[in-house]
Amino acid sequence: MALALDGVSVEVTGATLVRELSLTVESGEVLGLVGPNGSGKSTALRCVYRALRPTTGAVLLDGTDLTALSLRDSARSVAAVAQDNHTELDFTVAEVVALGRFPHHQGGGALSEHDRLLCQEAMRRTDITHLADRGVLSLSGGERQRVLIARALAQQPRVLVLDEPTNHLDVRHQLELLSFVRHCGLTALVALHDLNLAAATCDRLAVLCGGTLVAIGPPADVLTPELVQRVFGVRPTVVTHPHTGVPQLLYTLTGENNP
Ligand SMILES: Nc1ncnc2c1ncn2[C@@H]1O[C@H](COP(=O)(O)OP(=O)(O)OP(=O)(O)O)[C@@H](O)[C@H]1O
Repeated sequence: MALALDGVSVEVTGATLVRELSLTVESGEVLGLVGPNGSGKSTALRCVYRALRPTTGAVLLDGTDLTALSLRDSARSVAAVAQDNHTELDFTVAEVVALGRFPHHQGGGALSEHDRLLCQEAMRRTDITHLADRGVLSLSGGERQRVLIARALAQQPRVLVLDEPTNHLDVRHQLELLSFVRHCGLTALVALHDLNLAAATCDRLAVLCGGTLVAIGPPADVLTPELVQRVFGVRPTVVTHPHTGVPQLLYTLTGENNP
């Protein structure tokens, strides 16, 4: 097992945002975290990349509590792309990607040839090589998102934590990114809103509702009409993708407003 959340709860000013969340992500597995707005996905991920400390419980990497590691050591193992990373600093794309190498250098210093090759490979993987010398502030939302993902890959982590990584991406880049994540051998915990994309690209899905884990398992087992209706408040028809065999959902609204 690579990553485990063991009874993680997060309480803020009397409100419980995540409640006793326990799950494991096996080595090389992609676990999709899905759930309605405000269900606690980002809060759970923030505990994994140490932007937040669980009120109770722990995040374990191969059995070691992450909080026992220095921030630099955990950054060598866990790379994250948070939701809506904003920056005011107009670094070039190549400079932002190179920041991914920082946890591997004691006290900074120039990039080695090995570092440069890793950064180039990360930029190639995310289709941003042609943008290397552009300032990040001049990029489109999708291009900027791909730069942040390249930075995370350049970090050479064992675990990737991605919070809505397909935000701003066009459909080809959405599929390319998640299919790369699926096949790159890294352990990944990925929050996604698009259930069809999640079903197509994740090994298993974990469903959060009101901060509580309500289902976990292979997409076909988890995305039942009953669960989707109960958790997301829409009425789904589940169809099997004719080429890939994965379940895909067609939605209608429930309730009185539904024609
Ligand atoms: N610091 C905070 N203080 C109070 N409430 C907070 C705080 N941070 C988050 N919340 C609340 O916790 C709940 C869970 O938020 P979180 O961002 O984890 O949800 P999410 O599932 O990622 O949502 P979304 O799909 O909208 O991104 C939300 O209701 C949010 O308003």
